[in-house]
Amino acid sequence: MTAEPFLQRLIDLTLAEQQAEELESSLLSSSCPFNQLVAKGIALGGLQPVKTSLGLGGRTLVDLERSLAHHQDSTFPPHGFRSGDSVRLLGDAAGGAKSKGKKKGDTATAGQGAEGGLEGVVWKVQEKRIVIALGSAGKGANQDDEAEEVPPNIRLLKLSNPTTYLRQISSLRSAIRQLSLPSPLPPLITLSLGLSSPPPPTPLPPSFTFLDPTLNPSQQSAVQHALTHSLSLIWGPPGTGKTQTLVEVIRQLVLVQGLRVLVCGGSNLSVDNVLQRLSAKPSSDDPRLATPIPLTRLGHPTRVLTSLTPWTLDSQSSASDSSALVKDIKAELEQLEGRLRITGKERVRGSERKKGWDEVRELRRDYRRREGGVVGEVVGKARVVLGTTHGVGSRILQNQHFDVIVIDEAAQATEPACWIPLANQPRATKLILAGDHLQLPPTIKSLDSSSGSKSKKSSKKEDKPKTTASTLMLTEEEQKKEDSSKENSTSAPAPPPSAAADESQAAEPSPPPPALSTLSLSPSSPSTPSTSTSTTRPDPTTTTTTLTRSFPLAPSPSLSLTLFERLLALHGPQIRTMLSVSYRFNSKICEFPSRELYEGELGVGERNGGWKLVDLLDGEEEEEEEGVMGEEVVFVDTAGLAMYERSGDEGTFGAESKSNENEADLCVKYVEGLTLAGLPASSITLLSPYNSQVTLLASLLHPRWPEIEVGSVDGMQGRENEVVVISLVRSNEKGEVGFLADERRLNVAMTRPKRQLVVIGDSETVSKGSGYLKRWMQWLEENAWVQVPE
Ligand SMILES: Nc1ncnc2c1ncn2[C@@H]1O[C@H](COP(=O)(O)OP(=O)(O)OP(=O)(O)O)[C@@H](O)[C@H]1O
Repeated sequence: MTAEPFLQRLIDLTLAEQQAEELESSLLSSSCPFNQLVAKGIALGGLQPVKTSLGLGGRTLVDLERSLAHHQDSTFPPHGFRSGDSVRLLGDAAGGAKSKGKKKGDTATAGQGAEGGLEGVVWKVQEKRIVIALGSAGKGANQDDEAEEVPPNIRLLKLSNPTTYLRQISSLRSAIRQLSLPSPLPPLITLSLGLSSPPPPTPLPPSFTFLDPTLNPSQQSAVQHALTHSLSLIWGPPGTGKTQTLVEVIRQLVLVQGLRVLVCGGSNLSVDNVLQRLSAKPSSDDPRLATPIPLTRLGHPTRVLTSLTPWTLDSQSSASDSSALVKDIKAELEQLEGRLRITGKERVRGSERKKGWDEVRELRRDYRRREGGVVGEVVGKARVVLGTTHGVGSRILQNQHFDVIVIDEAAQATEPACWIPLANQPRATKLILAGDHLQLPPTIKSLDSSSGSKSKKSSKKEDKPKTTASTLMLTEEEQKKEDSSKENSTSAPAPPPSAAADESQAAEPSPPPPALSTLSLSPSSPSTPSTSTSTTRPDPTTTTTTLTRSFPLAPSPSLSLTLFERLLALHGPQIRTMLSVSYRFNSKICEFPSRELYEGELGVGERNGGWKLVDLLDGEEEEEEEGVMGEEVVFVDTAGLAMYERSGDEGTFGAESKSNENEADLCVKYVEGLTLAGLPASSITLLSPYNSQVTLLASLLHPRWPEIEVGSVDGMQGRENEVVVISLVRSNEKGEVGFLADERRLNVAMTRPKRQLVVIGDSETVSKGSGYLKRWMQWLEENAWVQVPE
C-alpha cells in the first residue's frame, strides 16, 4: 500500500468514528423527552443569562444560572457538562432560540425542536453557574451577529463535538498534500509512513552527563536513545518513571542541545503531569538547570491543574506588557455591548442600535487582531510548548516551528490524533513517543472494520482530547474544510444500526488485541527493509506509487491500532527502549504482569520491592492483624459456590451489564476487615470491569466509607492505591468471561495496587476464558493467600 491510500484509510476511519459519535448522541437526544435528557446529564433547563463578557479569541461569553422562577434551588442537578463540550442554547419556551435556524456546520441532533438556537462551547462550570463561549466549535469566533440574540430563558443541550475529528482529518489531508509537493518530504512524515528507515544515531559528545543523577540504568538508556535517534519509543510499564525520564530528555534537548520542543499528550492530565515536573524546581544543583526553561501550556485554563495556571497561554498573555491595549479595547467592547443589551425602556433603539452593533463588530475585529499579536509574542518566547495532541493543532502554532515532537501517553492516543503535530510541524526532525501499548488503547466507538465487531475500550471519555474554547480557533484550512468533510462523511463505513445494538455489543468484550509479538502489518517482516533508504522524494512528476518505501505499509485495521504500536511493528524493536524498574508496587504484585506481558524484564525498585500493607499500621494493630495484612496478594475464590453473576439494566440505552451480589458482599466484608485492622478507607480502591458491579459496590460501600474509591478498570488507568480489590463478577456455567478476555484490561487492573492486590472471583469460570486467564488463576492459586468463603 502506498502512503496516500494509507492516510486516506485513516481519514475514513476517523469519519466513521465521528459518525458513530454523532449517531450515538442524536439517537439519545432525539428519542428522549427533555426531562430525561436532564436526568441523563446532557441537558439543563430553566436557565437565564446573567452576564455577557468577552473571552480569548473575541468570543462572547454568556454566564448562565438557574432561574429561580423555574427552580427552587440555584444549584445545578448532577450533570455531564464539562469545559470544552459543544452545546446548543435554545429558547426555553418554544424549544428554539429566535435565531437563524439551522446553521451550516450543524450536524448534531439534539432533541425535539432542537435544530435552531445558538451553538457554543462550555467555557467554565461552577456549582451554580455555567459559562458558554458562543460560536460553533468549527467556526471560531465569527459570531458577532448572534451575540445580541441570546434568549432570556434558555435550555442547554450537549452536542457531539466535530472539532476533534475535523482537526485530525485536516491534518491527514495536509499530510497527503505534502506527499505531492516538489519539495522533500518532512523527515518525520517519511519515517512515520515507512518511506525511509530511521537514520543512524548521532553519538552524544564525550562530555555528556545526565542532569538528573537519580535515573536508573533503564531510564538512562531511554534518555540516551531519545537524544541520539530521530525516532524513539519509550516503553513505560506502570510506575516505571516515564514522566521523570521524559523530563530529563526535554531538559537535555532544550538546555544542552538548544532545541525547541513541542510536548503533546493524549489527555490534559498527561500534559499536566509533564508540565508539573518540568516546572518544578530541579532537585539537582547542576548549573545547567539554574535558568528555568520558558514553558507555555496551550489549552483551556479550566482544564489545566490550578497549580499550573501561571504557565497557561491565557495567563501569560494577560500578564504580558503588550496586553494593556488589548485590555482597554476589551473594556470598551464590554461596555458598549452591555449598553446594547439593556432591555425595557432604557434600551437602545433604531439606527443608534444598528450603529452600536456595527461598532461592536469593528472593535471585535481589532481586538482579535491585537490579541493574536500578543499570543504570538508569548508563544514565540517559549522553548517548550505543551498541549493535547488536539490543542497543538490550533492556529496559535501556525507559524511556530519546533525541532522535536514528544507525544506522551502515545499508546492511548489514536493515530489520526498523532498526525496533528506530525503534519503541522514539517521542520521537526525528531519524534519521541512514550507509552505502554500493553495497557488500554484509546476509546473507539465506530465499527472495527477488521473484525466487524465494535471496539470499545479504555480511557474515560472525558480524557479524550476535547475542544477547549482557547483552542477553538481552527486554522483557516480547517474552517474551509468543515463543510466538505461533512459531505464526505456520508461515504464513510456504515455506523452501527442502532445505539441500543451498539451498547449491547459493548457489554461483550472486544476481540482480544493482537499480541505485539504477532502484530504483523504486512506479508514481509519489518526487519527486512528494502534496498532504498532514501529520505528524499522521488521525481514529483511520477505517480505516488513510485515512492520508494523501505518498509511495507499496511492499512490500519482500526483506530485501536495506535501510532506507537504501528511504528514498533514497522521499524522493529531497535526504535524502542523499555523502562524496567517499577516504583509503584512490591515484587509479588509485579511478578505475574512482568512474566506474562513484559518479557520478564519488569522489576521493582529497592524502596518498594518489600512493601507490605502491615507496614502502614501502627505496632499494636500490626501484631493483632498479622495474617492477611502481611500478604501481598489475596485471592477470594468462589469456585463451586454457585455465586452466579446477574445481568442488569445499566440505565443508558437499556444496555446490559453484569453484576454479582455475592461478590459485592464479599468485597464489603473484606473492606470491613481492613478498616477494623486500622487501615484508612482512603487507602482502598475497588475495581470491576463491569459498570453495574461498580454501581452496586458504590451503593454498598459509600454510605459507610464515602472516601473509598470505587471505579471501573477502564476509568482507573494511571491511578494507584495501597490496596486494590478487583471484583471479577463473571461466574456462570458456560465459562463466559466477557470483558476479562482483554489482557490489557486485566493488566491495568492488577497493576494499580502498591501493597496488596485482592482478587475476588470464580476461578472455575475464569479459567475457561483463555490461556492468559488460566495462567493467572494458576498463578493466584500458587502465590496468593487463598480464601474460600463460607
Ligand atoms: N530513578 C528513580 N528512582 C526513584 N524513584 C523514581 C525514579 N524514577 C521514578 N521514580 C518515582 O516513581 C514514581 C513514578 O514515576 P513517574 O510518575 O515518572 O512514572 P510514570 O511511568 O510516568 O507513571 P504512570 O505509570 O502513572 O504513567 C514517582 O513517585 C517517581 O518519583
